[in-house]
Amino acid sequence: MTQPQAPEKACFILNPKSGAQSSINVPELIEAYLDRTVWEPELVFTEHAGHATALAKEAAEAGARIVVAVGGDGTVNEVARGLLNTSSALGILPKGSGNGLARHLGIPMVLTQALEIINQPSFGRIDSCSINGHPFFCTGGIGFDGLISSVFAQSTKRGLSSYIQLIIREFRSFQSSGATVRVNGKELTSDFFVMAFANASQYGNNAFIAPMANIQDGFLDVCLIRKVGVAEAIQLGYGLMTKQIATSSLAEFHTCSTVQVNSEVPQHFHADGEYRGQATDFEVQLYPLSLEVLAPLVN
Ligand SMILES: Nc1ncnc2c1ncn2[C@@H]1O[C@H](COP(=O)(O)OP(=O)(O)OP(=O)(O)O)[C@@H](O)[C@H]1O
Repeated sequence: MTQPQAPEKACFILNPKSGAQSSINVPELIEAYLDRTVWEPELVFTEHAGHATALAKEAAEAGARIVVAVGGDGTVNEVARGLLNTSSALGILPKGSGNGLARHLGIPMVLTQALEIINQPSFGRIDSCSINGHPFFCTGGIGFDGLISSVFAQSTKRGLSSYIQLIIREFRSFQSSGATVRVNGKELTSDFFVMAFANASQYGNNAFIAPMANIQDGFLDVCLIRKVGVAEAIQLGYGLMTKQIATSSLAEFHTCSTVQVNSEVPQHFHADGEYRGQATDFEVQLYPLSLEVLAPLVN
């Protein structure tokens, strides 16, 4: 007779600040829906930005089989970077504003359904990336999306509508800057509005910057958008939300495992929507299958 397997350790790292205000009580949901025959849970709350990385490392060292980020892409980023080179897998309970990586991996946005995925775990490995040494798992970017991440970081408002309002406000004063992108032996010099690096296909909220991106293929999808006017920006926005950006004449795509950018002036940049500062020189790199995840769309 085969013995039932003992439950394995699952550490849930909860960011109380992520997402729009909601009345959902995640500890109660975990208590009610997590299968205790599969998982022995531990719940910890982050106390400040950056805390989730240390908590994830501690959980991995303590033998957690999975470390679940309960939050948005910022929290996922912090947890995932703590799990690189460990034997713990990343899980996600999407509770952020955008939830780009969770959406890409097919994790349901309804938390009870996301818990069902955790109850019947299926594991796989995904690529990870870095921009100037800052890890990212979903998208990184320089230019307008870098600026938006910087303004959003200072805003107390969360949710899609505040995000769109902010984009419209900032677009009016944004100046595209000259830069040279070195990719696959080519040098492309222009005034770029956005230089986006996609490991996953979307920024979050189903805004698809690289609809064809495959997170397990060992390649980054680079999307370059040159200086645009208002009408073109609206077209791009429509392309993002309808998965049609890849066929737009306004966007140029390259697949590669490394890319360099040299800008004439310092530019804002982000990793998974988290603002990482300004720089003139950038190195973006992909690390194949470097993170184990618990998700339906990987194997
Ligand atoms: N206890 C905390 N207090 C304040 N900020 C925190 C705390 N824990 C984490 N953070 C920060 O909260 C920020 C937002 O988190 P997160 O990205 O998960 O949510 P979001 O922005 O609503 O979602 P998304 O990135 O999917 O749009 C991150 O920058 C993270 O570092």
